[in-house]
Order: sequence, then structure tokens, then C-alpha cells
Amino acid sequence: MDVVLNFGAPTKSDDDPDPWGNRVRPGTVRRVLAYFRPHLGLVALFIAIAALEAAVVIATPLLMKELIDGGILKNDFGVVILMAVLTAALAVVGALLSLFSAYVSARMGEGVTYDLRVQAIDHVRSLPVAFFTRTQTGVLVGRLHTELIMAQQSFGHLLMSATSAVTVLLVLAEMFYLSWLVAVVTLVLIPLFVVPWVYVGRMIQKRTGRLMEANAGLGGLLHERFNVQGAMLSKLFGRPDEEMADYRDRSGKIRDIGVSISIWGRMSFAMMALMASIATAVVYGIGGGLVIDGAFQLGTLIAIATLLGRLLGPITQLSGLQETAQTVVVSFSRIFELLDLKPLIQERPGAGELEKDVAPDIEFDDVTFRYPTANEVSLASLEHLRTKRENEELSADVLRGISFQAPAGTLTALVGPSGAGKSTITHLVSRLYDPNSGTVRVGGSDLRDLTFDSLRETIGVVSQDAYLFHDTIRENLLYARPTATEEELIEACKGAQIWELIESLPRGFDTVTGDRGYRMSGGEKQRLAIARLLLKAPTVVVLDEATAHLDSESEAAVQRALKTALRSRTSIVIAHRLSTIREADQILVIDGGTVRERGTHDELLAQDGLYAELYRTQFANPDRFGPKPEPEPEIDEEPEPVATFMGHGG
Ligand SMILES: Nc1ncnc2c1ncn2[C@@H]1O[C@H](COP(=O)(O)OP(=O)(O)OP(=O)(O)O)[C@@H](O)[C@H]1O
Repeated sequence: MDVVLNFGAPTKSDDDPDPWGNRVRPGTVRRVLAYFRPHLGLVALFIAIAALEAAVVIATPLLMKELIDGGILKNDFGVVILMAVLTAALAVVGALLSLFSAYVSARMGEGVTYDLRVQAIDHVRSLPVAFFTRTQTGVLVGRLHTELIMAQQSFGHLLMSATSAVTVLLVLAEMFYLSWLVAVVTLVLIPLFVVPWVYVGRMIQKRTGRLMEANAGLGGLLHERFNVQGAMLSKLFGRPDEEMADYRDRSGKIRDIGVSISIWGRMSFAMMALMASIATAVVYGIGGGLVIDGAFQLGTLIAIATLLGRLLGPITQLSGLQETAQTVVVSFSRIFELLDLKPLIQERPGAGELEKDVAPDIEFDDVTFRYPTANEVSLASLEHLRTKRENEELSADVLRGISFQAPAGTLTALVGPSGAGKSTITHLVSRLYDPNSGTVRVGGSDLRDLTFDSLRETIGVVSQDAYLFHDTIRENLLYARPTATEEELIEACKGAQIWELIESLPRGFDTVTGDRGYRMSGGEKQRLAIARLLLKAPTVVVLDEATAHLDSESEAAVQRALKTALRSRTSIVIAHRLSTIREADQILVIDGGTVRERGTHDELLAQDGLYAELYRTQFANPDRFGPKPEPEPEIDEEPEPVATFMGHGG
């Protein structure tokens, strides 16, 4: 059953180059069939209904034959009435059967699509962050949604083709039974009918592909230009006349293809009607002669002509069978391609849990790391801009032999030049990536031996540009802990120095924020992210301090918020502010992927090495480490036990 087919994406036109992965891999058909195993009952029911439907289709002409030959021509009123009633009853049965068949095929198709969709979404959810950094969101969503719908629709057509095949066979058999001569003539006529039909179908399909592509292109452009940042950029830097000309050009293309599709569509209808009329004329011509010759009676001729009418629809359905089957296999294959992408970071069977509410220590033991290749984490077909060279291209080691210990409840500051590897170290702490060699341990356990749940619970991350969902402030906060009470939310916001702002908003926690709605400043967003962290109450905090130049009020607020957030937790901070660096229990100076120097602020200054140089340059260039904090906020509070913050381990 395995096939190897060439294909372009179902939504693309023939001349669209599909750079990689454009082959259906062997085994796809078997895999598609496997999805039907749970629905075998429905499959059997569907086949039974298809056979019954076909039987109804061929029974009606026989009744008409009897009505004319046995009733009208013999002046038998009773037979006429009986046959007319039976014909009407069969029509009702046929209509009910076709409804039932539509229901069963939809249940089957939707069932298979449901299984595939849930499986694909679950799989994508489990992929590491590296996958999402490479893939284009729009293309990924298209794969999970649009292409799946296409698979389902094509699959529906395929099922209807199965019914059509049974009907065509039975109708032809009956025609041969009634008159082999007329049946042979009909068989000769079929190719004359099918060939132009297939040609017109291809024309329409090609143009539909182009239309979808043109629509997707315009849609993508509008999506990019009409979001907040895009609209702002285009207002500040855009060239309105040229941009409008581009929109007009694209819209014009969509209009032209639309016109062409509707003409070809009309042509296909006209052709169908024409061919049906010609075929009927031929059948009546030959059949009429045979009736005059006495070869068969008038009723038989009417029955044959009626059968002919029932033949043409299913034949057109079958003429697209190969293409439909190909679309089904291709669409499924593209989902399978995604399902076959192994997550680089996986939870080991039998993985353990860290002790809750106790700040653990963190240890890097001779860690070496390079970012994975494109092929290791993603699919070329989901990235528009991947070059072939990138597939296997190995990056240089970004971290080399990193070893350090961050004792429980202490603050470790990472400093160093841009591109030194500081963010990469934090990525390994939160297990966004695994090291290529060496070990990262939290609370004495290799991260690879811990469950994802335990890691999520233990480690809280605040990035430079905190992401907020387009939702209310309340929902954004509850995302960290859905069970938090109103009081806990307020307490967290107070700790993060953001409560005053929220309180001043007319709708308070119910203010909608995120990309649209109330747009928070950089400092406010980071404080809200800190509130989220306080609610989650992790025992390890990974923080990338904002480099953005905050005004002194925001700066002080963020600083106070951090003091609460980091208290008694084991913290790894990419530090940009002198105040944070001075408070650190140890400073690691990262340079070229190695720990170049380590110690406290005073020790490192005394060494007069890279740190001392960075320290000096930050005074020359305050933006690097944030504003010069004069006077510096002092940390004079004693560390508190971890579980004191709202009783949730913080
Ligand atoms: N996904 C990636 N794939 C390949 N290389 C990467 C990737 N992310 C980062 N790098 C490279 O790894 C090196 C270390 O990057 P990293 O972001 O850890 O530096 P950093 O010290 O945090 O820099 P900065 O202070 O500017 O944020 C850089 O050379 C960077 O270009």
C-alpha cells in the first residue's frame, strides 16, 4: 500500500517551489489506515449504507420500466398506481439513506480528524522552545489547522467516491442486463465525457491553489502591517503610496483569479449539462430504433435513459479520485512529518521530584553546550527562510567547561560582554536546552532526572521583555497560580510594587492588557511579571534584568520588587544594574562561553581584570548597567525562611 508521490503543499500552485520534504514518505497510507481502526464499526456501517443507496438507485428505473411496460402499455391501472407509490417510497428511503450516510461519514471523518488534531497539538506542545524560535507561527498554525481541515474535506470526498464506485458498477450491470448494445455505447461515450471534465477540473484546481496563495499572501501582509507594532512602524517609516499600490496589486490579482475561477466553474456546469443531453440523445436515438424494431419495450428505454442520468454524477466524482486520494495522503503526511519530530528535551520515565518549598542549590559541572542544528529541532517546511546549509550546520560551542555552584538561597550574578553566553546559562538552568556534555544539577539532582512538573514548580523565570497575554491583568496573574485568592493577588502586586498602578486603573485587575488594550511600560510589565513570579512562589529564580533605561522612579520600584522576589530564593540573575551586582553573593564573569572570573564585587575589583574593566566602562557608559545608582539602595534585611511569602514557599 505504500506510495511515493511528489507533491506541493495542497494550498500552493503547481509552480510554487516547495523546497524540502515534498515527498510522501513510505508507510503513510498504512499509517492513515491505522487511524480508522478505532472507527471500524462506522466503516462497516458506511459500506452497508453505500450498498443500500446504490440498490435504491438501480431499483427506481426498474419500477419505471414495470410502470410503463406492465402498467401503461397494458392498461393496468393497478400496476401503475403500485409502481408510482413504490417509486415515491423508494425516493423517501433514498433521501433518508443519503442523510444517514452523510452523518456516518461525517462522524468517521471528524473522528479521525479529532484524533489527529489532538495528537498533533499535544505533540507540538511538548516540543522544546528551540522549535518555536525557528518555526513561523503562521505556517505552524496552518499545518495544525487549515491543512488538517483540507485533509478532512478530501477524506470526505474520498468516502463519497467509494459510494460512487458501487453505484457505477451496479448501474452498468443493470444497463447490460436491460440492453447490452446501449450499455456498450454508453461505455464508449464515458471517456468523451470524462476527459474534458477532468481538464476543466484541473484548471479550476490550479486557479484555486493560486487564489489561496494570493489570499494567504495578502492575509500575511495585513497581519504583519495591521498589528500594533507593524502599524506604528508603517506610520513612522512607511511609504503610503507604494504600500497602497502593493495592496491594490494583490487585491487585483485576487479579483482576476476569482473571475477566472467562476468562468471555469460555469464552463464545467455547462459541459456537464451538454454532455448529459448529448448522451441522452444518443441513448434515445439508438434505443428508440431498438423499440421500433421490437428489441425491447418503451419502458426499458425509459429505464436505460434514467440509469444514464444516475451514472454521470458518480462518474464525475470518480474522475477526481486519484487527485483526492493524493491530497488525503499528502495532507496526512504533512501532519505525520510534524508528529515524527522527536522532542529534543524529554522527560525520562521514572523521573523524580524536588523537595517542595526548600530552596535548592544549583550546580554546573563542566558544562559544554552548542545550540542544536536546525534539523534537530525543527522542520524546514515550517521555516520559510531556512537555507539548505543550515540543516545540519553545527554552531560553535557557546559554553565551554562551565563549572560553578550557586548555594541555596543565594544570589549569583552573571555579567560579561554581549554574546558571552549569559542567557544560554539561564536557558540551561530552566532546561530549555540540555547540555552536550557535563551536568546541570538542582538540589543535587541532574535536571534530566526530574519531572517537567517539578521543574516548573521549582524554577521561576522573569525575562527582560515579559510577555503578557491579551487578557485581563487578573487572568495574566492567575496563569501562575489559578487558585490564588484576591488577597494573594493584591499581596503579590504590592510585593512587586505594581499594586499602586493597578489600583489607580478604573477597572483595576479587570483591565485588559497585553499587545492590545492597556499597554504597560517596560518597567511596569517587568513588575507584573515579578508579581506573577511571587504568586508562583518558586524556590529558584532565573532573572534577566531589563537593560532598558528606566527612569529613576521605575528603577527604584523594580529594585524594591526584586528585593522581595529574590529574598531567600536561589537566584541566577543576568545583572545589568550595579545595585544588583553589589548585592550578589557571587559574581560570575562570563566571557567567550567560559567563567573568566568569579568572586564578590570587592574581590573582583581587587583582581583588576575583566570585571574591573566592565565596572569602569559602565560608569563611562551608564546605559550598559542602567543609571548610576547614587545613592545605592542598601539591602539590610535578614533573609527570611523560604516559605514565608503568602505561605507558598517564597
Ligand atoms: N538559538 C541560537 N542558535 C545559535 N546560536 C545562538 C542561539 N542563541 C544564541 N546564540 C549564540 O550564542 C552566543 C551566546 O548568546 P547569549 O544570548 O547566551 O549571550 P549573552 O551573554 O546573553 O548576550 P547579551 O548580553 O547580548 O544578551 C551568541 O554568540 C549567540 O549569537
